[in-house]
Amino acid sequence: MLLDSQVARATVLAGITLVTYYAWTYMQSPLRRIPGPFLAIFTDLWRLSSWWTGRTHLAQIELHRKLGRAVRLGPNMVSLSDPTLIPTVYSSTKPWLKSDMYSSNDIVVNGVKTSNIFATTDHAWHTKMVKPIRNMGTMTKTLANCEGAVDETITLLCSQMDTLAKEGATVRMEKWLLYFAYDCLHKLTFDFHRGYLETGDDVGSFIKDAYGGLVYFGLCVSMPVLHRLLIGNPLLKPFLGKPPFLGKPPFLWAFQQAYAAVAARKAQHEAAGSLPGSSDFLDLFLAARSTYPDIVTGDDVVVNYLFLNLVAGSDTTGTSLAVILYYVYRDPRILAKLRAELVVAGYDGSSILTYRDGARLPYLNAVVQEGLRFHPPIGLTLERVVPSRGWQMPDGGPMLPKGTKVGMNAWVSNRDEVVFGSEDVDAFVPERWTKRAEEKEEDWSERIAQMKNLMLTFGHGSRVCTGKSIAMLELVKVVGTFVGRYDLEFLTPEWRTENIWFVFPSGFDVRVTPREGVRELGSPDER
Ligand code: HEM
Repeated sequence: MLLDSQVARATVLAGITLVTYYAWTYMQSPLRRIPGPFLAIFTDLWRLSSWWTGRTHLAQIELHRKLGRAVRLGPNMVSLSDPTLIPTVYSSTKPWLKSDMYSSNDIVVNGVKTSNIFATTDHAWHTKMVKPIRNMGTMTKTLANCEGAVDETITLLCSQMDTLAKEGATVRMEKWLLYFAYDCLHKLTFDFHRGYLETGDDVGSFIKDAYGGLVYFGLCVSMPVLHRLLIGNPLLKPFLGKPPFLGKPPFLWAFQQAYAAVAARKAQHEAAGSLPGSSDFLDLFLAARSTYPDIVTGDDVVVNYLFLNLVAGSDTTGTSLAVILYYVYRDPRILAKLRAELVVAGYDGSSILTYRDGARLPYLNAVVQEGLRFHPPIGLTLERVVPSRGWQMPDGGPMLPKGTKVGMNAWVSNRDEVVFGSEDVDAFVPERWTKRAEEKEEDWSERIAQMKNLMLTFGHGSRVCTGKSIAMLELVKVVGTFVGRYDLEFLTPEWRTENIWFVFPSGFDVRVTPREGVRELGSPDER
């Protein structure tokens, strides 16, 4: 009896303490004037539960439309929707640091935490380490066979499409495009295809492992404390990577692949008495040991660069390819217009479209940009931390103190009507990127430059995507070539999407038919 009453008293006391704590936190918070879901005032549980549904991107669009340009998504986290604030929050010159949400992307190898260029919250370290790879686009100019590697991978994709067409098979397009993106980046990075396209399978289940890592990352992005309790927990360090306790640490597969590739390439150079050249990214990164000896101090740094090529560039590009092709083929008007442009340019689908030719076609580039705007691969907020000077929010909003997390979700900011035009922002409309009848050339250029600058799909500022030009090369070439070569018959009414960090589509099931008169790639008549 005595025990019962003591337990009851302790429970009531704990309840009162909790309520007082949360009420006090709420009253004191400078964020209290910012509207948001009730749960977000006190915890990250709203974000977690929203992530769990796989529809966070859509929920955030809805919230912003209902509540305004600033929405509180957590006790110390504000989501913004106004793209004109991108240059402030994601500044190049006065960068706001990445928040702790990224730390779950740090890898634990043999119990040791290893950060990387994408995840680090250390500005000085990032500035130094990114220097050798900052202009991967410019580096690709030294990669004499860069477009050649993409072409070889497109040839493999088309050869599989031709076979599947002859068999009349159901083609899961989103899977094949993912295989393309993984194989292509592998070829660019290591100078060989891993075999995804050749086997039509997830060789070594790396894509599955990558997915597992992304689920963990998305979970911890939504509630960063979870990482401190799980893989980031020092008490669990000795057990990490030792199944069955926690299984493989996320992204370990990429580190292992990168280490093995560096060792093999070095042995190859040693046996041949050669020096790293510029045949692929691995060689370029190894060569950077001489160009940047104070930065690329050892194999660990090379592995770090390779790691990012493996985890950052394939799911993203594969998803964008699927998005663009899906929406182009879903709309006969867009498909016909794009084909007409290709025909006028003299392209008939019997060869692989060169980047030089593709980059000059306004409608092809419009469909690519629209795909990137309409369905960005990353579907969660890119968080930054308000710097020590604090930040006065615009439109009479509160002054946010140092340490507040602020960010934007590209799904939200890419749908801003003021920046992205009066055409329906919730629809796939490539025409928003083309010249309007009454528009002057210079006004069009300015409008496009503004939209590109304020589109968050590749990030912005000092942490912008370093692989953007490679991705654009792949997107323009594959979309142009595919549309020139194939007809698709849809076998499902609509596809589904699931947002775990990337917004992956599924159900892009089609039957593929080569268009009339189009020759097989590599046939003697090929242009
Ligand atoms: C459609 C394709 C792609 C999209 C949409 C995309 C998107 C992004 C975004 C949004 C960021 C910044 C994230 C943030 O601020 O937290 C980023 C960073 C990065 N991406 Fe990409 N990416 C793509 C392709 C690639 C490719 C092909 C590569 C490599 C070959 C790559 C390598 C990287 C790296 C290394 C970073 C970190 C940059 C830094 O922090 O300095 N990405 N990407």
